[in-house]
Amino acid sequence: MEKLSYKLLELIALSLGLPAERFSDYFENDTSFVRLNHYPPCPSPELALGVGRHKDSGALTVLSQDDVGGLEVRRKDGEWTKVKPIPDSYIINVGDIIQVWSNDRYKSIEHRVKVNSERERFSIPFFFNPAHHVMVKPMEELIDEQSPAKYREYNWGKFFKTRKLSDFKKLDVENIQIHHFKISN
Ligand SMILES: O=C(O)CCC(=O)C(=O)O
Ligand SMILES: [Fe+2]
Repeated sequence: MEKLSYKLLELIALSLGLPAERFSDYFENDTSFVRLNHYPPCPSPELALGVGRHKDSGALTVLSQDDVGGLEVRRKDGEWTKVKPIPDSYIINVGDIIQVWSNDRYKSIEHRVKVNSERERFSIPFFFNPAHHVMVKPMEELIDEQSPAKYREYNWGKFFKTRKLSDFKKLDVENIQIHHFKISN
């Protein structure tokens, strides 16, 4: 999954007109991790969500899932749409960091997981994240007078920690989001 993530990162860099290795240095001492998700069957799936709506905060997510399904992504028009499991394939999410690096040319998509009334579900996401100290900001090469930077820079480690605090402890604070760093021109 890590190898695949590096490859995808190279392709994303090339697609933005940047050198393939442009993002590589940010991943020295990376903070990537794997999560093992188990969603037990739920008798009232309409009353509970497996994972509430959110965007992945890192660079990329490589997700392996079984054939049960339940993952949904939010389309531009606001409708939730199911992501059908395809055997022997990964689902790739672009995370918030790629959105900022690309100055909004790539978008991090909102998603959630619905539970199933009969079957348990397993999923294994690999979160590909840069080093703790990395300051995230739009790539200088993508910025000029016509397309100015859309985000102020922020520290990845601090962002991630703040996200976790508001995510899991349900503190009475809004979840930190990249739009908090948006520059209004
Ligand atoms: O279980 C899934 O399909 C996705 C889980 C997820 O979105 C996450 O852990 O960030
Ligand atoms: Fe996610």
